[in-house]
Amino acid sequence: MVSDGWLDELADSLSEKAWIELDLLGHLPVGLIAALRNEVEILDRTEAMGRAGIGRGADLTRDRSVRRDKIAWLDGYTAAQSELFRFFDALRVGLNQRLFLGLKRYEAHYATYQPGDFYKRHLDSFRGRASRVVSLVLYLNEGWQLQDGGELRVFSPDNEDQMVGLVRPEAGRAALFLSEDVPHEVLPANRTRYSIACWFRQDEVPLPL
Ligand SMILES: O=C(O)CCC(=O)C(=O)O
Ligand SMILES: [Fe+2]
Repeated sequence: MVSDGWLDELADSLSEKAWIELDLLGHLPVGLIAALRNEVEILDRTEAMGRAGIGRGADLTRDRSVRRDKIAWLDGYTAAQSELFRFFDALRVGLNQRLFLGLKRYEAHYATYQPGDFYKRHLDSFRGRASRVVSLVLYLNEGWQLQDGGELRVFSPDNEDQMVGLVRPEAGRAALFLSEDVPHEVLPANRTRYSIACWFRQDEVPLPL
């Protein structure tokens, strides 16, 4: 599942270009993506998802001109989430061994973007905070077509106007990148778009972003 050779590849890409697009289907238990999509569809239907904010605590703003998705945090209690958390931990330990990042923990949420929703260009962490260090976004959408839009647009760490990648949010695909370095944005989708965003953190105690 999470082999040493694969972890070597991820670590190399992160240190060379700060991001990588991945296919996780062969690295996750069979059926896990479908189980997670089932969960988020239920959460979405039962209105359990809340408006996403930007920042934390007193700094939290819900600016609809910046991001429009809805989120629900994962707690790892369901069978599917606990399998996913095992995978996240293998990744955390594997990246620590190779890149000495000292990643202590992770946090993850489901996100749903309704047609027209977007998330403007941003970084996931402010430089030097050592809070969110590595970001992983995992997509849950079967049969995502070109005309469905909703791509993750990735920009160069050295020039935020230079696009370096466009990731289609198809089930099992993922983007892994350095949270403080890689600007990215979510383009408006034409159908409901489900994902899980996970952040590996260096701090043990939650601090503001
Ligand atoms: O869903 C995506 O493709 C990226 C989401 C994102 O950038 C975020 O939640 O910070
Ligand atoms: Fe982001």
